[in-house]
Amino acid sequence: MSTDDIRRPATFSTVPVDIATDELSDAALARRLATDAGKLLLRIRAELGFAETATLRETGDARSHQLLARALGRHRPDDVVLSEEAADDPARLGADRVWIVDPLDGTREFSEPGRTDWAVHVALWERGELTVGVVALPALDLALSSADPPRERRADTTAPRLVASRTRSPRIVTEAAEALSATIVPMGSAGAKVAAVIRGEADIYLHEGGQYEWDSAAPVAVARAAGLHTSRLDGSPLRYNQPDPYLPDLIVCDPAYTERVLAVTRARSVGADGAAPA
Ligand SMILES: Nc1ncnc2c1ncn2[C@@H]1O[C@H](COP(=O)(O)O)[C@@H](OP(=O)(O)O)[C@H]1O
Ligand SMILES: [Mg+2]
Repeated sequence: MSTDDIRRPATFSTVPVDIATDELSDAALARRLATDAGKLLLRIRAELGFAETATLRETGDARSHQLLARALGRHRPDDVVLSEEAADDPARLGADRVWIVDPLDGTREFSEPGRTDWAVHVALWERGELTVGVVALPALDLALSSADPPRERRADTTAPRLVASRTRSPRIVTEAAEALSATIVPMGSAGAKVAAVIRGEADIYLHEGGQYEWDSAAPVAVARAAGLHTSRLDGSPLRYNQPDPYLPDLIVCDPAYTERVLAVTRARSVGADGAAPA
């Protein structure tokens, strides 16, 4: 059965676990699952509509998680899954392979008509490193993969475009925009924002004040493969499959901006809540 065969109006009860994916590489499997979860989310959006926001968000989060978790359980039964939508499995800390997934990143934007800034994230962490990442942007019919990253960035570095949360833009964003003479581009979803930098629609993504590993693992894997700079605001590496999956801040930028961005973000100490130093 194909994952495209799951058109079950209203109930969405069938989960596509019978796809012939056992022979696929990890990267191909990640792309397939992120794409299929995205198609499911598009159907849920179309069939439920936008009147009941909470129901739409909950259904999207839950059904996308169910699709990913069941498919990974079936096709990679020895691996552990860390998902925003499931209890943390302590087995991941002793595992060699952990899939880090955000079944619906940008849940808020998913529930607003016409918005395309929401994503499905599927990443694989192996023995200390992210080795695979796929960010699907279902409403744009796109899936960006670490196996085949786009490299469409622009060379002009005089007027950077700084993409940031449209609903929780942290203080560092206004500080950096001022220091770098950057234009702020508000957007939902960490995956959509990183995708905008990867695709050359923005130059810098900054965040602080709260995020979890699933918000950035797949986007960062693709960004690294595309040759972008990725780090914490203090310049230290972003590390995944940590005991506490809270990973509150990050920089993803074109390497042309790395020095200038780090000069701003390192200039002050940053609290986990994004507060400026006392
Ligand atoms: N201060 C914060 N604390 C926890 N999570 C945050 C956060 N700011 C952003 N995020 C998460 O990061 C993702 C992108 O957020 P934003 O669109 O505001 O940039 C969202 O993921 P989810 O949609 O998967 O929950 C959001 O919940
Ligand atoms: Mg998220």
